[in-house]
Amino acid sequence: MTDPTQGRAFLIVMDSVGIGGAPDAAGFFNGDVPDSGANTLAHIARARPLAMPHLDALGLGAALRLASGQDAPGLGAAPQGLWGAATEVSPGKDTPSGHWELAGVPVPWDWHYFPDTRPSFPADLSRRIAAAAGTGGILGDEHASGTEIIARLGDEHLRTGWPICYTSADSVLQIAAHEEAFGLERLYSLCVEVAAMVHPMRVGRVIARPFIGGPGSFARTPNRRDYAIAPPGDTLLDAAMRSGRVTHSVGKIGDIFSHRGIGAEHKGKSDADLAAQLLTLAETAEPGSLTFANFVEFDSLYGHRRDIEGYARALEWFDGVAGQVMARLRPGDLAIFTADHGNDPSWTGTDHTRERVPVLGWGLGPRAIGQVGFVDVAASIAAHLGLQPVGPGKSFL
Ligand SMILES: O=P(O)(O)O[C@H]1O[C@H](CO)[C@@H](O)[C@H]1O
Ligand SMILES: [Mn+2]
Ligand SMILES: [Mn+2]
Repeated sequence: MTDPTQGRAFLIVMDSVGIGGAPDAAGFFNGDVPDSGANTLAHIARARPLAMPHLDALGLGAALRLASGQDAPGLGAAPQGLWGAATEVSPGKDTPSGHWELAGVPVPWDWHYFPDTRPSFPADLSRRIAAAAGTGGILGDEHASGTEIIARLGDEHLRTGWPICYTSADSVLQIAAHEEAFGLERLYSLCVEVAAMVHPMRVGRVIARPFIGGPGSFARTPNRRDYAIAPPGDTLLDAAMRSGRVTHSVGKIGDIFSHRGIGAEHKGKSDADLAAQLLTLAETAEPGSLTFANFVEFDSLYGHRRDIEGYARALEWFDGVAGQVMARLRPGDLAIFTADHGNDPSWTGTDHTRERVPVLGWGLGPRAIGQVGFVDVAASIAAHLGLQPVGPGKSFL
């Protein structure tokens, strides 16, 4: 780049689109089964060939082969973009760990996970949650899938008014409550109070999971809200903002970074909504700005639900979006498409899988960057934007 004040950067996270090969996968689990061999992209493509011409032209199939030695039916064109595979070092395979590390801040602590027992939460914490909610107790208090637990306990929730509290293999405490009967604002303020109780324990997030409907037809609404611990160091977003750059968050990026270093937040009810906003930003984002986007539905709608065909369709749809984004970029811009962890829909369980992720770049011509670290993404974008170095990574530009 010749003029660091003009070129823009777009960091686009395809949530959970892993490509296998994580060297420490054996230390991560779905239930009792280690994640060794999990490979989100390869296993989807093996179930049914993927047509992803735009991302594959950058080097998606090549990155998959580099990360894990796997070939994917439908992918594997000769790369014309910047391409490589990134390995995570943070001790968690969760969304904040992945995003923070991509932004230059590996997680320096072990997250607190609630045990897969019933009850799962310490009795004192459950009491304090109920007191904050003004209810006689809480429902759930266990590991669960969010759609399953509202189907099972939604009824009792309406009868008692008690919030449904559950967790998973992630460091989370999720609270599901009926949007109308319990109240959306009341649920949000409860989550704020509970976040203050559990963040000091190193529980990564409290998540509000509002739902609507009646017995037999309970359904979650798009009004999910995440209350995350703030990143434990200076991120790419902080550095951009400190240098007077405009930063745009698309989707849940603002939530993941506890709204730090975020200029404008662009939220949406669906990934289709977010795609429209990203396309607008590709045309209108300011010179020298950073746009950081997360597309969550791969993970939330298909990975956790182990829906291979749904995931495949989402990948092909997103590839079209990526093509439209690239068509709107300008000379001097850099766009990086990557992911935060895996969530292999062919795997056992319902949790994320520890995997490497693709790093695909538009704007610098063909360039093989090989195996890199998540933190190198932040270092490279900082270099591209002409910012002070960010984090312990090394720029691959
Ligand atoms: O089953 P649901 O409620 O979608 O929960 C999933 O969403 C959480 C946050 O992404 C994960 O921890 C996983 O448990
Ligand atoms: Mn994620
Ligand atoms: Mn997830």
